[in-house]
Amino acid sequence: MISKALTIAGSDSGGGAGIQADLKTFQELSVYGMSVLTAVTAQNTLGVQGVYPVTLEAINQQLDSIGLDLQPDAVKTGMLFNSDIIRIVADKIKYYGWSNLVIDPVMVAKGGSTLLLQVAVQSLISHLLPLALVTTPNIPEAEMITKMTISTIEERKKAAKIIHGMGSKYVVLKGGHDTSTTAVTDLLYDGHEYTLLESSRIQTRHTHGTGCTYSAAVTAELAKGKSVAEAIQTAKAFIQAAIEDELGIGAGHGPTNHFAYQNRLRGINSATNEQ
Ligand SMILES: Nc1ncnc2c1ncn2[C@@H]1O[C@H](COP(=O)(O)OP(=O)(O)O)[C@@H](O)[C@H]1O
Ligand SMILES: Cc1ncc(COP(=O)(O)OP(=O)(O)O)c(N)n1
Repeated sequence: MISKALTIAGSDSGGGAGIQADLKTFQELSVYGMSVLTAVTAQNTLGVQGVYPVTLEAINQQLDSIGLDLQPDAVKTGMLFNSDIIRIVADKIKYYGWSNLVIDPVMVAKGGSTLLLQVAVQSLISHLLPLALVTTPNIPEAEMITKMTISTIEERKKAAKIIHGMGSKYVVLKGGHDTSTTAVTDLLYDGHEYTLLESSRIQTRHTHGTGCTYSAAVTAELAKGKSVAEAIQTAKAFIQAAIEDELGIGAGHGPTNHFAYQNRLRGINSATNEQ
């Protein structure tokens, strides 16, 4: 039987982040994708032009439609925008007993637009983090959650430990925003050990949706029954390929290439789309 994954997130009209990035990633990793839309954004590679939260009634109904029929093997959350949405999502996750929950604590888009109201950060901590199997903050998100400044690896370790203490069984503190080195280092904490996951930093402006794509890949692999360590390893390879084989579309920060990982496995050249 096919594995099924659910994303609870916002729509990116430009297709590089949010629900669109998640569903593309699920599909590429051979997982059946489902979605609950929390907000509609008017967005492209130049930035976010508009944010429209979906009504609480519509969010509730979408969650029930999934819960009453299509049990997901893994679930991820992305843009949740406000405290009311967070509370509804957390309640339904508990009600339906959904496990393998990946929380991407999306707060601000790369261009600076707000995707989670600041007053809602505490709701995320109180209601969602205790349910998480894996939480995947970037550095600014980890700073918002822990209220600390993070510059060194030691500070990252401290922040990951605090987020673990908030209830998330595994924490991946992503290193994309630390541009001080030629490597990109993500830090994994499982409550016992810290593991550094290092890759070469790709010099490109086309990194729109990296966090969504990465956390969706983790979710897809968990849905297939992979361990957290295996899921994180595959997700890192998926995002590395997606950034490396850039599509180069749009006048601003373009999307990553969701075809790239599978293209490589199939021996297809991402530039020409030929074998
Ligand atoms: N320039 C880059 N080169 C290689 N990997 C990157 C680059 N930027 C981000 N990544 C990877 O993409 C994933 C998302 O990272 P990050 O940019 O920190 O998150 P977000 O998109 O949520 O801000 C991480 O696994 C990170 O290591
Ligand atoms: C609808 C929507 N959800 C999430 C994001 C943030 O995506 P992320 O992967 O963190 O990448 P950037 O937008 O920061 O490049 C988004 N922009 N829109």
